[in-house]
Amino acid sequence: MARLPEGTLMQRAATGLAAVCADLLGRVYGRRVVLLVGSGDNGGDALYAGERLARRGAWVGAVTAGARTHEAGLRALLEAGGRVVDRSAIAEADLIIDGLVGIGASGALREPYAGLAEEANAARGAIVAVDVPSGVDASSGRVAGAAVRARVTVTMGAYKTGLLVDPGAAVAGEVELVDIGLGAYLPDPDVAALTANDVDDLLPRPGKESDKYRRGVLGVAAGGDVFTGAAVLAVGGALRGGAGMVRYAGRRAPADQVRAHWPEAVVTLLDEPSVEHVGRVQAWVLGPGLGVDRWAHELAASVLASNVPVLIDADGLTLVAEDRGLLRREAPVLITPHAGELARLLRADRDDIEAARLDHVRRAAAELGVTVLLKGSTTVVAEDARPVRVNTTGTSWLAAGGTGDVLSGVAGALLAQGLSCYDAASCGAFLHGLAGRLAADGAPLAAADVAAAVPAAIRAVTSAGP
Ligand SMILES: NC(=O)C1=CN([C@@H]2O[C@H](COP(=O)(O)OP(=O)(O)OC[C@H]3O[C@@H](n4cnc5c(N)ncnc54)[C@H](O)[C@@H]3O)[C@@H](O)[C@H]2O)[C@@H](O)CC1
Ligand SMILES: Nc1ncnc2c1ncn2[C@@H]1O[C@H](COP(=O)(O)OP(=O)(O)O)[C@@H](O)[C@H]1O
Ligand SMILES: [K+]
Repeated sequence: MARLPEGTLMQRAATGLAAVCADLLGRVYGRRVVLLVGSGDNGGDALYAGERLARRGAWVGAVTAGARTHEAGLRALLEAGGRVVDRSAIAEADLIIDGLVGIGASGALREPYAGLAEEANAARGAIVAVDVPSGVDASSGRVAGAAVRARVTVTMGAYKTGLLVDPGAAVAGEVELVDIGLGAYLPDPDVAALTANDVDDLLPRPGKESDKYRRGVLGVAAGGDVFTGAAVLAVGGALRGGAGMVRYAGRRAPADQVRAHWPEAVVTLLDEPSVEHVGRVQAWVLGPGLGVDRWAHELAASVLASNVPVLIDADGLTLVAEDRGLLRREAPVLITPHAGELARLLRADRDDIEAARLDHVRRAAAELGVTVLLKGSTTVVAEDARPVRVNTTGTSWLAAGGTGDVLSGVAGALLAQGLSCYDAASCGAFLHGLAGRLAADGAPLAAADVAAAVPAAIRAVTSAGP
């Protein structure tokens, strides 16, 4: 790094930033660009990008927000024909470059930064954020107070976690990475995201020697007299997620429904809350729609007494929240809570979890000693000593009853096929999110549509190419 002349990184950042802005403007000459310039190097990036746009004939005005301003950057802008303007220019801009704060920010935006962010949000011009939208904590995605809502975020050197995790991700818009040559100097990340190619590489596929047993048999202990549909959806997700066979075990009402919907599933009607006589499985899904009565508790204990991996969801999570001793077992456990369920497990507040998903998913994995998939607008997967995996697929249309049951079936099927909890959870979330997008295609979906779209999602990752 010492070999680079001072300012090289900033020049590369500014070049990348100006290119994205020019693309967005279409024609640069004669367009009005307003820079929001804070007191640090984030403002410096904005000023040098402004210089480049001014040289191409744009009208560029800088609104300086801090007690000081990046001196060399400001000089360069002025020499290129730019000027310092007051904040009234924001409303008239075709494009606004947000260089208020970047990775050096701490806490909620102070004034006048917060007010400038609000004015930019209310203006008609598109906003391009430098490195991270000001107001978003780059390391976590937390937003405390005002934040810029960007059309595009141009981020320097590496994706910042806060651009992938809500609420930060929701205001980052499209994220463009500018390679400023940091590659070799970046530390090991504590957050990662799977690509379609990663999922393609991890997905088990049947070979010549495969048979239904060797591909992986998944047991599903789900559904009760009240929620029969949860069992149907979990089994549907499992069948589409590639299990060689699905064994369903449960009470009369859900068993009848599962049999009627999925002749492919092998159904065992349970007279007693025990899975001892269900036959061999390589993994279990426990909990969707199961109920929380004594019978359900005993069934959960029986499933968890097995020596195969268990995915616990929904009512299964309520049962283990009341009796955490159930989680003490040798074989792996994957839990798939939404924020409310995790709040019960951690005795924490649901809103706190929504606001700081990374902190809480890490805490849950460490405290409970299991793999945790936290569902919601950004799904995250944590396991002790591994980077948190942030899921990048999905759509808000997935916020619909029963889609979580499908996810447990899909991830359970991957567990049964031999993936670790960490990989089954993150590949399951990726495929489920992609299936959600394909099923919705801009309109409402039903949970069963998501299960039906899982094979198309698998085909899509297979054909994504390296
Ligand atoms: N570190 C690097 O290698 C590179 C950094 N670059 C840019 O430099 C940025 C980081 O620059 P800095 O470290 O100077 O920090 P920033 O420019 O992100 O912010 C620090 C400044 O903002 C003020 N500030 C902090 N929190 C605030 C708040 N809540 N409300 C109002 N003001 C607040 C501080 O007083 C300080 O002056 C990156 O985000 C990126 O844009 C790029 O130029 C490329 C290379
Ligand atoms: N706002 C959202 N944006 C994207 N995905 C969402 C959103 N809200 C929920 N989801 C996803 O939808 C599914 C809902 O699961 P869950 O909460 O268990 O519902 P249910 O119990 O009705 O199946 C999860 O996969 C979750 O990640
Ligand atoms: K910024």
